[in-house]
Amino acid sequence: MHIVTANEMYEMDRVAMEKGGIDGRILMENAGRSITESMIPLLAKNSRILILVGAGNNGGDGFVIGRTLCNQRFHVTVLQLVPDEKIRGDAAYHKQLYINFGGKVHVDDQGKEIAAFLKEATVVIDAIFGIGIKGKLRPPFHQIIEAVNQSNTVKLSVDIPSGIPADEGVSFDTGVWADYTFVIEAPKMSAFLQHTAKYYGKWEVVKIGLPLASFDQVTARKVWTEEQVHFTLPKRDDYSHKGTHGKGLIVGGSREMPGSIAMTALSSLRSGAGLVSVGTVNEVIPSIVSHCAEATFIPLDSEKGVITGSQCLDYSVYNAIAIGMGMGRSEDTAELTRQLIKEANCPVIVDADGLYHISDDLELLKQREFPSILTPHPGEMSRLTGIPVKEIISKPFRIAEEFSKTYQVHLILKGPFTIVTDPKGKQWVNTSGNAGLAKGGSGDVLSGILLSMVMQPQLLVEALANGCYIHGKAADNLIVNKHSKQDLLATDVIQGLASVFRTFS
Ligand SMILES: NC(=O)C1=CN([C@@H]2O[C@H](COP(=O)(O)OP(=O)(O)OC[C@H]3O[C@@H](n4cnc5c(N)ncnc54)[C@H](OP(=O)(O)O)[C@@H]3O)[C@@H](O)[C@H]2O)[C@@H](O)CC1
Ligand SMILES: Nc1ncnc2c1ncn2[C@@H]1O[C@H](COP(=O)(O)OP(=O)(O)O)[C@@H](O)[C@H]1O
Ligand SMILES: [K+]
Repeated sequence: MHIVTANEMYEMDRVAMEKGGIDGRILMENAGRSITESMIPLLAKNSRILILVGAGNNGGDGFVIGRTLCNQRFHVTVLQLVPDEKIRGDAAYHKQLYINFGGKVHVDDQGKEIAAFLKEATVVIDAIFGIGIKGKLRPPFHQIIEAVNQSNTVKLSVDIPSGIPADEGVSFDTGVWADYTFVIEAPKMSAFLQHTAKYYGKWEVVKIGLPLASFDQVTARKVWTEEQVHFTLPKRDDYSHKGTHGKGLIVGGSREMPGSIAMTALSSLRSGAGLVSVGTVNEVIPSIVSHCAEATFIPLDSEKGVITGSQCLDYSVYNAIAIGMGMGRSEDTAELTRQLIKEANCPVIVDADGLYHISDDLELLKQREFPSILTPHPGEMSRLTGIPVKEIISKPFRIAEEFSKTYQVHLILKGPFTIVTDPKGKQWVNTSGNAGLAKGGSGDVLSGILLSMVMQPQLLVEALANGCYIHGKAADNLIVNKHSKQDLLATDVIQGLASVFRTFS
């Protein structure tokens, strides 16, 4: 499933019309029809349906929905929120069809009657604005949207909740808090931004007949779906031995944070790694062993409970390395981190304090011949880039793309919608996971899963996207069966991995 900006959607529209020869009025008909079909299970025969239409093609979709519902004897009222002369082109054509079929249009371009109409309605179909919204809402739309939000109705949005921009990095006034959104052809970026996603409610994609193959030329952004996990996650070979599944090294830990690296080691083993070695300070080894007896250990030089200096480690025997979890921020530790990144001839995952240590020396990533995988949350991404957290959250796709291309890394920008970006800028968004993961330790578990995944026979981006999916899905299963978002702990997520791997084996 592709993810689009407004311009990419308009480009798809252009391709369909100019190259595919399909008429815009047919696309609008298809949109309205498909949306109606998807909406009907949410409607009752006695629902009092109010369709709010604006000036653009989103409003045009509203007229098609109105005609289709009227034709099926639903009780429909269309309230047009702009003067007649504003309804043009394909929307005007479909308005006329709606009228020809016996539909009535009430015009209220001042927002004076909205309250009365809302009072009579049980369902609102929001076809006020689609992806064409620009700038601040002009009066009376702010007041109209607020009235819709305060009404005691079920709110069904067409394509996008009105008022919400399609793209990242765009400020907005207010938007319809939809219960459901019927997204045309491809979800827009704002469905994956934490400040706008909540306006969508539940959403689903409806197809209107755009040429599917053209999406790949128009956008390099996709959702990583369960179907893709089924398709790409390697099955364990019945005749394999431990070497087949990779030997991973985990470097990190300190006296103050022995738990993180224990979780990384255990989650890596629970995700299928053949062998896991942990390089850490001597004094924390017994506590890690008590959680993870299967790991082997490399005691590293340390001082006051933190890893020190550059030391001789033979990286050549490992298939992948993860560094940084619970490592602390001493300058001595930084030296080891940089040395490892320079010398390791295998994929290296850099997380947590490892990211801190390289934030002033990102150029060294460009010199690596083997893949570098960085796993920042927005705070760590802010330190890596110097961009404020608020801006990172507001336009994560663009910032992640620029960073990955500049430093030639695979970037996993974590959050409610984790984005995996490859060095060419291609992106995949993970949609599993829940707020139970918003707790210390979740990232350490993810690093372990990723370490294991990159050592299994699958493409690197697939390994990373699958790792993020599995991590989130374990948490999703756990809050259904055994835990809640409140009590879920990172260690529970490790236990929950079994339920996910069983589904895919
Ligand atoms: N292939 C597809 O994708 C298909 C897409 N389709 C549908 O088309 C939709 C996109 O249509 P669109 O381009 O006409 O934009 P849309 O949002 O309906 O209208 C914009 C209108 O809003 C107004 N306006 C803007 N900003 C404003 C503000 N701040 N405050 C107040 N008013 C403001 C602006 O008015 P103006 O500034 O021009 O006076 C303009 O008239 C898309 O989401 C989907 O539903 C389907 O029909 C079929 C195929
Ligand atoms: N609200 C949420 N919904 C879904 N996933 C979340 C949410 N909050 C956090 N996560 C996930 O949990 C992990 C947290 O990682 P991180 O912030 O590095 O944690 P820590 O450093 O404390 O271990 C990431 O994989 C992130 O995607
Ligand atoms: K809408």
